[in-house]
Amino acid sequence: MDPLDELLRWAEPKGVALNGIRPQRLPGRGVGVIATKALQPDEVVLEVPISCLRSIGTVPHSITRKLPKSLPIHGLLAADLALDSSPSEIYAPWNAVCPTPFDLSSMPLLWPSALQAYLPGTAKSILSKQRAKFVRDWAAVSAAFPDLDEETYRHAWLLVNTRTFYYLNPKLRRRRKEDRMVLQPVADLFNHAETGCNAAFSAVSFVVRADRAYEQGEEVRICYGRHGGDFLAVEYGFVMAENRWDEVGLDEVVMSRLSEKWRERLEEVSFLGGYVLDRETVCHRTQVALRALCCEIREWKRFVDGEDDGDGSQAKVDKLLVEMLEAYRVKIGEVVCEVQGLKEGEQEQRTMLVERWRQVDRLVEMSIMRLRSPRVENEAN
Ligand SMILES: C[S@@+](CC[C@H](N)C(=O)[O-])C[C@H]1O[C@@H](n2cnc3c(N)ncnc32)[C@H](O)[C@@H]1O
Repeated sequence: MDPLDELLRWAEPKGVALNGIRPQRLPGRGVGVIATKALQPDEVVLEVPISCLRSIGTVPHSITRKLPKSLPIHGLLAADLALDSSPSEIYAPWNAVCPTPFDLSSMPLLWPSALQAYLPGTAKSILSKQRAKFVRDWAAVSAAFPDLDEETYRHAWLLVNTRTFYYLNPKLRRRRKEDRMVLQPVADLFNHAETGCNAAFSAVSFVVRADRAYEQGEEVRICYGRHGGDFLAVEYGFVMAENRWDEVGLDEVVMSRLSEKWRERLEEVSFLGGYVLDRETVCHRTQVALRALCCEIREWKRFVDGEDDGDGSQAKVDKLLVEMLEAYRVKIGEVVCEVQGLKEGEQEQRTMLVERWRQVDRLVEMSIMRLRSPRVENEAN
């Protein structure tokens, strides 16, 4: 029997109820969920009872008693999956449809370091935090279970990373925010979209409702959050062709232009780093840093203190930013060429990296066009 059918057969007596949807393998997206009939807006398409959740409460005592209480739920659930100490019939049909190590090879944590080095700056910093968390969890788990190998644990850890849902009940309220994570069967098969179905926990179950009408055969997705492309790439291992929440980190563009003195000043006023542009705006932090580069210090200070709205300096700030972004586009072009010439890693990993840089480039290009357009109007006047 198809493992997906077995999963549904296993889940049904547990109260998992599907209405007008079914999981299906989709090219380039692993397993996803498709509509098996026309769906109406707000129609309930999936219900998963709370009793099906895999949470801190379902990790066997034989595992929890050996691990430090400080170990986050992420590390604990990963230990549970990796050690697989539950009787095989409990979770076997669920485990059978989980991504294999090959499926997870798109996760940058698994890429060779030579390829990781080519990630955009924001993605690199997300990856470095993720790696630190993994190293911390693995240190605790390997000390308690010396026979467990790192690869198996890393695979389980990444499954947890890409498949958990935020869940809060009175018991979990006492725990840290990052510990309110649960795994749930079938619901973990929904892929991500920039807007998707409404998904929420009630007192008794997790309920997914259609956010709009769906035609039979259409993929039904949920939104994992308003995540930019670097976050999706590192935390979930994929890039999306269109993403209205995408943003580009500008730290590598701006920081290299700042003198030591200006870095200190910006640090003092808590404006050093974290520079971002999205589809519509260049963030205020960037506006502050750019004024450090092209305004008199008194003018900069007035802007920082909110005494000057910045209108008077906006034209020169925009001009400088356009020049910096154009230089960045040249660098992006070089990075893409270098990645295409690399031998390290898998072809799919290199393709994903190139695709991410092309998205960054498109966003930067859009910003240049937007920044230029008011000046063209002004010149015409
Ligand atoms: C919660 S799981 C969804 C089910 C998953 N596709 C599977 O095969 O089990 C999250 C993973 O699905 C994949 N995914 C989710 N949304 C995607 C999308 N829009 N495009 C490509 N892959 C996606 C990514 O590999 C992600 O880590």
